[in-house]
Amino acid sequence: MESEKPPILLVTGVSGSGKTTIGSLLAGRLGWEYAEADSFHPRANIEKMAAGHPLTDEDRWPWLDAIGAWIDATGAKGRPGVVTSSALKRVYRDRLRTGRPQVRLIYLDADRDLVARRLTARNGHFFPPALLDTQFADLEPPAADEHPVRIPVDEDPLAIAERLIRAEHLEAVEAAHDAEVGDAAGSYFGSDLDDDSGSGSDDSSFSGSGSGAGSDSGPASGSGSVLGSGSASGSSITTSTTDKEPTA
Ligand SMILES: Nc1ncnc2c1ncn2[C@@H]1O[C@H](COP(=O)(O)OP(=O)(O)OP(=O)(O)O)[C@@H](O)[C@H]1O
Ligand SMILES: O=C(O)[C@H](O)[C@@H](O)[C@H](O)[C@H](O)CO
Repeated sequence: MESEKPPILLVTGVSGSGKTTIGSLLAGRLGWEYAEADSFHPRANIEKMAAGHPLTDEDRWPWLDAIGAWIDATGAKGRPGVVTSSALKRVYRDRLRTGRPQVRLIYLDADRDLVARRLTARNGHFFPPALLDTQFADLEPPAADEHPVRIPVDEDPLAIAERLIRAEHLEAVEAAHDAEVGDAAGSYFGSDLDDDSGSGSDDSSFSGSGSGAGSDSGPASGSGSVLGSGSASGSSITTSTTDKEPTA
């Protein structure tokens, strides 16, 4: 049997949802490999966005394939990793995930007005806040069968990262347990991570097995895992990449 590749967390969401902030916190804290979506864009894409034009599907395919190549290279090294990508549409996520069952989808669920404020306050980034509405126009929030971990972004980044890390640890503990007791059905990830309900329903997982292209889709809300507000764990994260939250 082919050995299972270490996990890759794919952190998605519209521009300004906090992918870089959360993704880098996660990777730093976990000690995993990290790559930032924008570093894979061809120069022409960056220039196009900086000039105020949204990308098209055609612009995005090579970028997505470069991210896919990073995922493959990281897996080939036997390393776990975190990579960001807006991955706004289902077909983009399928492109990244098909044949890569180790990829777990994190969806930063961002309110438009909150993100607009954050983008306006953000300095030194090529992406113009005026393009935000084009991001929401393209956005297809992950469907239930993509097994997203959906997390709202209205909390402090440290709390969000902590919540995700705690979920990751739960998964690792469960995987180790399953390996010990020989539970083949357990897959690498399968625990209920829904802090809100605490119900233990089994539709929630960090990624779940069988994710990928070709299945039915449906609305994301209420599906997959939702890491809502509640008790953040007590362990400390000392890194901070946070800007002050802009006020309305
Ligand atoms: N949870 C949060 N609370 C407050 N501010 C945040 C939070 N997450 C991100 N920010 C701030 O919002 C801005 C956008 O965040 P970030 O650059 O991480 O988003 P992004 O999704 O990576 O954007 P892009 O796709 O354009 O690169 C930054 O100034 C960041 O410091
Ligand atoms: O698919 C896209 O439209 C792009 O990837 C954008 O999301 C930007 O790269 C990013 O948000 C700016 O950093």
